[in-house]
Amino acid sequence: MRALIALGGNAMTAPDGTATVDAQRAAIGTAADRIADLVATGTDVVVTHGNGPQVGNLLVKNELTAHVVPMVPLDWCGAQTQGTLGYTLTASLDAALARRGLDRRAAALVTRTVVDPDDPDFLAPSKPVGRFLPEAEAQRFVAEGQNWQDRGERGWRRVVPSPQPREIVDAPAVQTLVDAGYVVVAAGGGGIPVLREADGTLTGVEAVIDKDLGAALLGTLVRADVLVIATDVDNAIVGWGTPEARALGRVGVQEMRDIAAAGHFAAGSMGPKVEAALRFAEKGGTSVITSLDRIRDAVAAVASGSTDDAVGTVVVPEPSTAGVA
Ligand SMILES: Nc1ncnc2c1ncn2[C@@H]1O[C@H](COP(=O)(O)OP(=O)(O)O)[C@@H](O)[C@H]1O
Ligand SMILES: NC(=O)OP(=O)(O)O
Repeated sequence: MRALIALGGNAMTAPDGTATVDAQRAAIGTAADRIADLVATGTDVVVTHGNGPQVGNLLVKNELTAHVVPMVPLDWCGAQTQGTLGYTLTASLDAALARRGLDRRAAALVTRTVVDPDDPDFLAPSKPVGRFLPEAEAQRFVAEGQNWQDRGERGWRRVVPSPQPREIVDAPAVQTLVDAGYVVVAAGGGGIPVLREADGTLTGVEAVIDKDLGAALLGTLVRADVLVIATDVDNAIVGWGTPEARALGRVGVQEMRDIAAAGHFAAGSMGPKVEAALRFAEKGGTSVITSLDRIRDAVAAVASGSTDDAVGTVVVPEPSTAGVA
C-alpha cells in the first residue's frame, strides 16, 4: 500500500494559525507521530504539506527589509519554506520512526511544479497566505496595491496567484526515493511554481500552488493507492454552517462532482480539498478527507476495502450513494 499524505495547516502551525518556531515544531512533531504510526503498518508514505502561513510571513519580511537587503521573488520564498519545513519534518519523522524501532528514514526533496503562464489566477489571485488582519488594516495594504480578501470570522488575508499544477518535474526522483524505502517529504506548498520555456528550461514564477491540488497530481504520478488529505475536520460537510449540515462518508466521484457543483465547499479551504480528492479518484485512486488523528485508520480502511464511513469522507472511483457519516 502506498499513501500520499497531505498535511494541512493544523499539522504545521498552532490551531489559531500562529507560526512561531515553537508552535510549528510542536504541530509538526504531532503530525510526525501520526505518520510514523502509519509507516509502522508497512505502508509506503509520501508526505506533502502546506506553506500558506510561512510563505506569506516570508513575503512580509522581504518587503519590510527591502531597504537593507535585496528582495527575493515569491517562488524563492516558496523554495525557502520547502527547505525549512522539509528540515523540520524530516527531523521529527526520523525521531518518531526511531521511537517505534523502525529501520526507516525520511528524506525531503526540493520539488518544482510546472504551471501555465496563461492561468487565469495570475489575473485574479485566489490563494490566501500569511497572517489574518482586521479589515481596516488590510485596506491600508489594498491601497498600496496588494490583493486582500475577506476570509470570514478570522479577518482578512492577503491573496496571491495560485495557478493549477500541470506537471511535477521531480516526481521521478520522489518515486525513486519511496521505492528505496524512504518516507519522502515532497512538493511542499504544492511545489515551487515554474514555467517551461520554449527551449525546455524552467523559470520560476511568482505564485503559490494549492498543496492539495499538488498532492493529487503527485499521488497519481508516484502511483499512490490512496490520497489522504489531513485537516482539522473529520469530514467534508454538506450544508456547512447550516442546521442541515451532514458529514459525507463514502461517495463516488460523479456524485461528489455534483455536490461540489452545488456550492457546498468553500473556495480557499474545503473547495480545493474536494477538487484534489476528485482528481485523484478520477485517475483510479481512493481519496480520503479526514483529520490528522485518523490517517492510519483511514488507510487501513481503504486497504481492507471497508466501507466504514467513520474514517472520513472517502471518494471512490466507482459510483456510490452519498453516505451520512
Ligand atoms: N463544506 C465544508 N466542510 C468541512 N469544512 C469546511 C467546509 N467548508 C469550509 N470548511 C472549512 O475548511 C477548513 C479546512 O480547510 P483549511 O483551513 O484550508 O485546511 P488546512 O489548513 O488543513 O489545509 C475547515 O476547518 C472548515 O472550517
Ligand atoms: N500552498 C498551500 O496550499 O498552503 P496552505 O495549505 O498552508 O494554504
